Amino acid sequence: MGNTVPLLAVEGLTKSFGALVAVGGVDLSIGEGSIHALLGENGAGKSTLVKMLYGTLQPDAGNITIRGKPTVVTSPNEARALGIGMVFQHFSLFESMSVAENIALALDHKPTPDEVKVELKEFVERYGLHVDPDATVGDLDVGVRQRVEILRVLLQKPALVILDEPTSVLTPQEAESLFGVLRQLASEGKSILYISHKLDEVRALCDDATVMRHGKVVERTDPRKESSASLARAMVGSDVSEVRRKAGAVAADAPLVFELTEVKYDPGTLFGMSLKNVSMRVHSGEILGIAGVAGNGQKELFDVLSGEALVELDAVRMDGHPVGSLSISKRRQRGAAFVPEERAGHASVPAMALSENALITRKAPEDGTLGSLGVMKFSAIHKLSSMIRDAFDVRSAKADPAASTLSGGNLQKFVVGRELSRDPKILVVNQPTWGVDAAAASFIRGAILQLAEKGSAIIVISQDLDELLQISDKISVLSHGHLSEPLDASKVTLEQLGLLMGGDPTAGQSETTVVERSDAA
Ligand SMILES: Nc1ncnc2c1ncn2[C@@H]1O[C@H](COP(=O)(O)OP(=O)(O)OP(=O)(O)O)[C@@H](O)[C@H]1O
Repeated sequence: MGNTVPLLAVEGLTKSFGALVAVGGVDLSIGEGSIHALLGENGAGKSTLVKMLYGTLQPDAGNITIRGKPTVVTSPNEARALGIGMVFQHFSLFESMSVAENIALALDHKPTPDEVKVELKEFVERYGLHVDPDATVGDLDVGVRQRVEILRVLLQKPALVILDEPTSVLTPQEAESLFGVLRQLASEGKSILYISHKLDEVRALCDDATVMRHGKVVERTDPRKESSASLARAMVGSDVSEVRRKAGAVAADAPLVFELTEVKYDPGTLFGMSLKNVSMRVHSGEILGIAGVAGNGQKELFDVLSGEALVELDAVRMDGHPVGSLSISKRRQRGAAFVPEERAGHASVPAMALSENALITRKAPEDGTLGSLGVMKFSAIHKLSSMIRDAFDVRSAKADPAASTLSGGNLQKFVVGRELSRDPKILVVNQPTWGVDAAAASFIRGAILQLAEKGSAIIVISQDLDELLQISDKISVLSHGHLSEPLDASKVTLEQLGLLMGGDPTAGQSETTVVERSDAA
């Protein structure tokens, strides 16, 4: 800003994968000290574009100049040497190593972990992004891991920081503190390229925006002068509707489908969060939202609900049957479906084709539709996969691509579609719209509501309070491994939820909000 030569300028940048032009002739320029948003629907080409800026992909055509100097970014090492740092959408940390060890590995001047701790301490104090340098990354919740990823890049002291959806796993407070850091960096003359689907955030944070659709730039605008609806329209090409659960949608006599009774679970890891006497009841047709700050037991709760962590047989009941010590497969056979928060690696096998990924959460069905006697019917499996892709508008270059080649949002749509297409009696979903664009998020939320209307019992764990307020009947808050009483989602306020998230057990306990209900067991 104020400087006529932009820090980064890109002209005619192009990249194709086979017949698909993922990025086609894109121009972009980012001024010094600017926070520039890169917007676009899932699959618009944002990640492909920034991968070319960071040297992990080579363009087929086009030029990149840094401070007016033509540059070829051949590798991430070179990008870092040029002053470009990148925080990726997917985690790239070594789980068995400590925070300090992970950061030491990423720094080109190769400090020891102890030296990193000193650098980190200064940085954390200056910018206020707190992490424990001695914590083992594998024990950290995704929100904290994301903070480590961000700190790892910021410690490289780049001139341009590229962030690919950095706040999708952060709480509002964590996101706010990140914005403080980014604003401070911008005021020091650093530039930020910020990819996000959260349009409110973009309007509050960014001073410039480039909007992409189908690999091309369709608009350059000042987001501070736009509304979220106008930005969404520019991204998607049409208006985006908002879904909302009707109050009182659950019948008073709806049968109890899923029940957790006083579950105590210690994950047995140093930095995991124990669940303390967690109880919940979910009825047919009911959506229970679980709110909470990352690291308060969400992962452990999902593991207990899904059977990835086993507890006493009687502590978890599905349709009245005890399942607490039954495996995830046995629970699936009883009609449950699960969507974990990490779509690449946990919910899907990145190297496998979508058709194979469609199969992995289905036992070769007893009805023989996908095969029998150990023989798989590939034509039927492909049909199932394309049915999921059509129903959830999953976009990709090839007919049956590897999961790893899908954009993040498209893979999320596929994973959610795969589980919903089983018409489960019980659905447990952790962060359903993480990294998903406004139109796709609205679609996924609508599909969850439709599933509830068909009578499924649904548990949605999400850090997005607006999302929970939109689709839940009841909301409980997880704080330090304790789950609050369920609150009526049509009456609870953001303030009450915020206090509960901060660990105040009395918040929200007014007679109007607590959902009282007695069920015959
Ligand atoms: N390695 C690859 N091989 C084949 N196709 C790819 C590959 N990487 C990306 N694509 C395709 O290129 C298109 C653009 O993907 P990209 O990841 O850049 O989108 P995006 O705008 O970042 O989307 P999202 O918001 O979902 O992350 C998509 O259709 C995607 O399937």
